[in-house]
Amino acid sequence: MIGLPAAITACLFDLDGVLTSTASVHRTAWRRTFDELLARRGHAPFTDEDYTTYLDGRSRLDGVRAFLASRDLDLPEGTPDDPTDTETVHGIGARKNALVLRLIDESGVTPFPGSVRYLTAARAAGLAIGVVTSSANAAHVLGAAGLDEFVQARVDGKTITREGLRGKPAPDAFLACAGLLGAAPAAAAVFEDALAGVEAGRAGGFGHVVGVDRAGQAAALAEHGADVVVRDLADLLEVPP
Ligand SMILES: O=P(O)(O)OC[C@H]1O[C@@H](O)[C@H](O)[C@@H](O)[C@@H]1O
Repeated sequence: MIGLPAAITACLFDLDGVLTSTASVHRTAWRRTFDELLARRGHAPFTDEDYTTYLDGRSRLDGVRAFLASRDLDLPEGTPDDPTDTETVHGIGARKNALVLRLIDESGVTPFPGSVRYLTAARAAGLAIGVVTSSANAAHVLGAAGLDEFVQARVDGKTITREGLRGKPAPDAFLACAGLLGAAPAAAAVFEDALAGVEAGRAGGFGHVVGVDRAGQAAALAEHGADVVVRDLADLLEVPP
């Protein structure tokens, strides 16, 4: 009925790319931010593979650091107050975030219809529902998508910073959310579209890891830790019990 093993009592959903179509907003904002910097320094442009490998699923600053290191670019850390035109890790993060907020403001946030169907079915089946995301904009995105009513616990980029948790691919955020829902890892399912996210699901010993393939990377999701890969959450509703 819900396409999960019988032992599962809680569902832990990533947000961008799993519940809402905002992964493409993040990718666009990262591309624009880095392409300006790369052009100024004579480097080749940002690629989709850069997004998948260094940015997708990771917290904003972890992503900036990982991408800069991949291009041998050594920029100062800066501070959280750095303005958007500062060439520091924090300044780049601030610039990208201003762009994300503007893009969300202009286009709104669309939940995937299949994800809304799945959330409705999971709630009707009595499963606990949590959202686990590296994004510090999760409250804004969930509200704009109209998904608040489904979410019983949320661990997001702000929680991760405040509580000093390790970001994905470490399992800390998923473990914290399972704890908030009163579920042991073995009784919780992780739903992720990012390689760093399915890795976190595997590392945390969760009962089931669902890879959501929105970008033609089904094989990589399975290699990095997904027990099953679907193109849309509604596909799970067709799985025989
Ligand atoms: O900059 P934010 O909104 O805090 O988001 C951080 C990261 O959140 C993740 O959910 C996205 O996959 C990344 O692309 C994004 O960079």
